[in-house]
Amino acid sequence: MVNNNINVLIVTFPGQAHINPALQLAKNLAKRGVSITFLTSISSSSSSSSSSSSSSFHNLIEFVSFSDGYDDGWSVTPEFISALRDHGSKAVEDAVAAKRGEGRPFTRLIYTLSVPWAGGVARRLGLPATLLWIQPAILFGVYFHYFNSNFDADDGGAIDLPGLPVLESRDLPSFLLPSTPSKFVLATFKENFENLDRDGGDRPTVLVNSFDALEAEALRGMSSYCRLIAVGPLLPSTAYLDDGGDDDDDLIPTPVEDYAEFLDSKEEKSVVYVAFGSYTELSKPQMEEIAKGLIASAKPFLWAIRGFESKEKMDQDLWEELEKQGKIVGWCNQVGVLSHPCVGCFVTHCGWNSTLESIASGVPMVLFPQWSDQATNAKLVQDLWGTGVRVVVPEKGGPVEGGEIRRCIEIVMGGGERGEEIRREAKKWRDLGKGAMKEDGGTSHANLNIFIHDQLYGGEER
Ligand SMILES: O=c1ccn([C@@H]2O[C@H](COP(=O)(O)OP(=O)(O)O[C@H]3O[C@H](CO)[C@@H](O)[C@H](O)[C@H]3O)[C@@H](O)[C@H]2O)c(=O)[nH]1
Repeated sequence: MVNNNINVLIVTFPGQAHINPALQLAKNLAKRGVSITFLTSISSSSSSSSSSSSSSFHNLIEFVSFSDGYDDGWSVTPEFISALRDHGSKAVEDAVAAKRGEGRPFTRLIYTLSVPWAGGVARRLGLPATLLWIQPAILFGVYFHYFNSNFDADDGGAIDLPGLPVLESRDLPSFLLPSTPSKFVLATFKENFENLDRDGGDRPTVLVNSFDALEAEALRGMSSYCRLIAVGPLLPSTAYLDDGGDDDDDLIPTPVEDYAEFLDSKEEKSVVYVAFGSYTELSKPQMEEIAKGLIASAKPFLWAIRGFESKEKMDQDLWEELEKQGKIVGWCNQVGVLSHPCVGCFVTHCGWNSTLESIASGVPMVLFPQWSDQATNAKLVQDLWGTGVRVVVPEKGGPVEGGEIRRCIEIVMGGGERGEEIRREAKKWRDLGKGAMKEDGGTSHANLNIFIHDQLYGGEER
């Protein structure tokens, strides 16, 4: 039912990994009649298409952008984070004032985890705010315990936190390790926990891009402190759903290369898909080892390499050899690729979106974490959900060798007992992930309705 009195402001960090789940949440709210203003910086949309959609709910989403001073691109530096905060805070104030001026004030602000200042601005303006946590609920627990009990991530021992699997230091988010060069990012994470809005009650509410069956214990484990509401999988495309969903692509880069024919020509579950998300830049030696691993596996592959046109990323002979066996693209519709029947394995850096997309599509993974939450995600996929194999990093340092990458691909796609078990688990979690989004009895569908009822309509019947 459409109720024009309910306006929500969604504020997101301008990275694809943040826009994707936030936009899907916006759509899911709009489908339920909530009007959305979607605010992010210009740099996020410069590479995106501006599509028009015929979906009726789409008219309820208004896109607003501001300049953070990095309109042509950014990287995660203290200077960028600070500029985004300064310009973003002003943009939030302006957006709130504009809607108040129109007599249609926002009911609530929702923000993703790298823009906690948006929650602070909202509170100052008397607007309730909710964090959208776009990593697993388990990671919320890890950070919560780190900031509140200050467990020692430096001592190299195992960490056994209530309701969480035992984590070795190699499984912890990289920002907690003494060796991290990104301590300033940790300060942003901490601000999330300081800024949580209690809505006048004793527990803050946090939306999580996960689903109940996947993280039941972690979602419940925080309940004395915080109400975690799982509303995922929030994926940038609904191609993984049985009915194909209602895709459109605002703010999502459009693939320029055509790879559909390549995928269509391959046998079921025969293709290895390789991608490392929207930030990670691998070293040239590491790129070459992955190339060698793919060649040794002798399997067709699709590899998404940002900026691949420069061809400086690896030795040219190796590149030419690779191109005889598979296809290299700069960007693809990842959920569309993972939903294609020919894809049998995802070599991933374990960003949470990629991980959840793979889970929801039932594709087993070769886990190759790089930084942030990725090592923890890899641990969960291998040991808790059982849908992947983690590469072994050489003790002496240096790149993971091609032989190791081939070994992992062969386990995941091969005929052995472990591969069969992994594929069985992948199918199980796919069904549970899809099930969570079903209008008829899906837990995430129901959870979002509860959030709307409690937090947007103040518990009143519509
Ligand atoms: O060719 C490509 C490559 C990526 N994607 C999409 O880009 C997103 C990438 O997100 P993610 O897998 O989370 O990786 P990062 O971009 O690296 O995400 C950052 O943000 C995430 C959420 O906080 C963290 O989990 C990661 O560790 C962090 O690196 C996903 O939705 C992909 O579908 C495409 O559509 N096409």
